[in-house]
Amino acid sequence: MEGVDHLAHERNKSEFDVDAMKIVWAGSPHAFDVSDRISKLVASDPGFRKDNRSTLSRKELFKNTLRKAAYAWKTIVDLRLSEEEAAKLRFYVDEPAFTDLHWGMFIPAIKGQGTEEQQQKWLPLAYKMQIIGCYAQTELGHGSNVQGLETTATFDPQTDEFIIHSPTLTSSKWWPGGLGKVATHAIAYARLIVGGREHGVNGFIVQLRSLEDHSPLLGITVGDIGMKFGNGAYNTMDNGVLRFDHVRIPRNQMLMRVSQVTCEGKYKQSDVPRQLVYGTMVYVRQTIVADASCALSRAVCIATRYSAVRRQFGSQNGGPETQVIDYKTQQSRLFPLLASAYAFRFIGEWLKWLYADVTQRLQANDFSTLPEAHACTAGLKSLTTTATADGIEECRKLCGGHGYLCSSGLPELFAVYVPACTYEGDNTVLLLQVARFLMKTVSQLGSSKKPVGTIAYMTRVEHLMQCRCGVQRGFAELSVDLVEAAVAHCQLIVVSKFIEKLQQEIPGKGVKQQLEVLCNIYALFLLHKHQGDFLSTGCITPKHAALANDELRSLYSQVRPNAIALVDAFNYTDHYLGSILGCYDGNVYPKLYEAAWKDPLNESVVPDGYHQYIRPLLKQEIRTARL
Ligand SMILES: CC(C)(COP(=O)(O)OP(=O)(O)OC[C@H]1O[C@@H](n2cnc3c(N)ncnc32)[C@H](O)[C@@H]1OP(=O)(O)O)[C@@H](O)C(=O)NCCC(=O)NCCSC(=O)/C=C/CC(=O)O
Ligand SMILES: Cc1cc2nc3c(=O)[nH]c(=O)nc-3n(C[C@H](O)[C@H](O)[C@H](O)COP(=O)(O)OP(=O)(O)OC[C@H]3O[C@@H](n4cnc5c(N)ncnc54)[C@H](O)[C@@H]3O)c2cc1C
Repeated sequence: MEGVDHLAHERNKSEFDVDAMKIVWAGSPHAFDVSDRISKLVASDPGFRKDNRSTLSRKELFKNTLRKAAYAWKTIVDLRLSEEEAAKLRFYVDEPAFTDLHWGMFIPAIKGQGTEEQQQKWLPLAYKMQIIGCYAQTELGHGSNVQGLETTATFDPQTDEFIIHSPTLTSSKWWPGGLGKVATHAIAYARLIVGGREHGVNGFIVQLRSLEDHSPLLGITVGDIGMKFGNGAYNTMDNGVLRFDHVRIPRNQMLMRVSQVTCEGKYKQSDVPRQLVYGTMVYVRQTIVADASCALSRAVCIATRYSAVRRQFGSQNGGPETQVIDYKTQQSRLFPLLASAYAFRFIGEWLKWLYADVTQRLQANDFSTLPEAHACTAGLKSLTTTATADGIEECRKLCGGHGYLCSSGLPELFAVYVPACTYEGDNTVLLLQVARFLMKTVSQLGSSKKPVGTIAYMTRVEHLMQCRCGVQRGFAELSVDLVEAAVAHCQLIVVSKFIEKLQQEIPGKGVKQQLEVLCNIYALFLLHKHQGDFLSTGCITPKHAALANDELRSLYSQVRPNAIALVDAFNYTDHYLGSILGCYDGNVYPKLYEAAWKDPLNESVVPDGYHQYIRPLLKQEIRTARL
């Protein structure tokens, strides 16, 4: 029945202050207030409905996304929302769109790689959305290998311009979000050529379309690259293809914080690391870690609530069947994911601090923590997105057959999320960057340069000193093992930062105790999963392994009565969850049944095609003809 909380009995079991946990999850009372207010604003506005997406064609879907993006912008302007509130509104609208790349990459690239003068010129236009930008780095032939990009930017001293050109088919820009049909400008990454000499890849602001009629400018060929994984999903985004045919731009449209070209055609490299050209990717990778905790917590919220609603087998004397959340196998699959959602939330908070710290240091030309920031953002982006993509799929399986319905919200969540394992850096390629950082640290052991921060522990692994000779076998040869070491390094960071979080003041009855249970589940689940490595390296004994497994089972029992309250603490509206299985009141079956009849296929009792194909079949007309 509507209005009845079918999960009330679960909520009454909670042993902690859920409202206090909501503040912990949000990060602060202020953050909770903004999040709660904006999520309810979006949920209550029919202009942001999303329950019809799976029935729209690609063109209808895309036009609807444009409508929503424009409506969101009007809402932001009309309500005079702050930057923080506007970002939250775009988050709860929950639809991949060109605005993601405009706000999430185009603007950060100008802020991170533009000079003061360039920022003063371009940021006001971008903030008012008088231009719409995209981040055009990847090409048909190169994505991971940025130094392999082929687009050229040749300086013409006669006209004080750069000539941007796509010399080969594989140099076509390919994938940039927002590029296909909407962006008026791009930050295009190209090989800088001055006086016949190459100076590596740099970013250039290039106008693509007329601000009058949106037609592509002279020398610009641009379009969408076509349908992607899943029906609705990421197809709300116009990932595009772009070719330049000797397009001329003013010299002052090369982003010149890292390198400069003078009007006389002199190339100058600032006294900052060349890798700052990659700074936007570092920024986005740290946001992706926070996004992972959001995506995983959505899936876990759905699977946990449904696991408490679903009953299967176990009826005694005609009594109710067993809630599937009470099966130990269901708990052993679900609760580590619940713990991971919280773990990724806190590592995301720490990474945001690390990024802010390195940004502040860079402003003072202190580059000392840049390598660690690169390794942490790359490694944690890889770790959390892999675990989240796998976790969303596991949550679908935890919901049995109904998890495969679009109305469960899980197929769409999976389809939209999985490219996170690839964009902003293929996850293996990024782990190899971490491995390179770890091996460089090993090579410096014993020198005066002591490892600090997230690699401080390596001073305690003296035996690595001897294995330096092993490196002679070559990084490539050892890369599989090194990637595993990189994952372990990142897991250690996640566990240690979760433990550090617990050492902070955490208000609310029972809140810290619940987080301690989740931290122990996260850590012991990893130890159980990788116990082969721990045993073979002598880090633990078989007895330790057995104790860990026993403790894990005990922890599952401790979290069980609090499971629903722990996912309520995410404070997601039914609108944002977009899932009948995960609805707050747990009134699943009537909603599933009602939703089925809304499918367009049920608009007619007799389906289109019956008279053309089925009736002849049934009437033996086709069978007789064949015989
Ligand atoms: C794989 C990369 C990093 C290789 O870059 P390369 O220039 O070839 O560097 P090396 O591997 O030779 O390393 C040299 C040196 O530089 C350090 N380093 C590398 N990257 C960074 C960095 N970002 N910050 C700081 N330092 C960095 C590295 O550690 C070495 O240091 P040493 O001390 O050991 O010498 C590069 O090609 C790369 O990043 N590839 C991935 C491309 C990528 O992520 N593309 C994303 C495109 S945008 C996108 O996908 C958008 C998606 C939409 C959305 O997000 O919604
Ligand atoms: C949905 C989506 C949105 C995107 N949006 C943008 C955007 O807005 N702007 C933009 O510029 N780009 C964008 N991209 C492109 C994205 O950044 C690249 O696809 C990504 O960086 C991976 O590069 P790649 O495609 O070249 O993969 P590849 O490097 O070709 O990967 C293929 C395989 O090769 C392996 N591999 C590659 N190099 C090595 C190595 N050295 N050692 C071992 N294995 C290796 C990889 O691990 C992988 O298994 C987007 C991509 C997607 C899917």
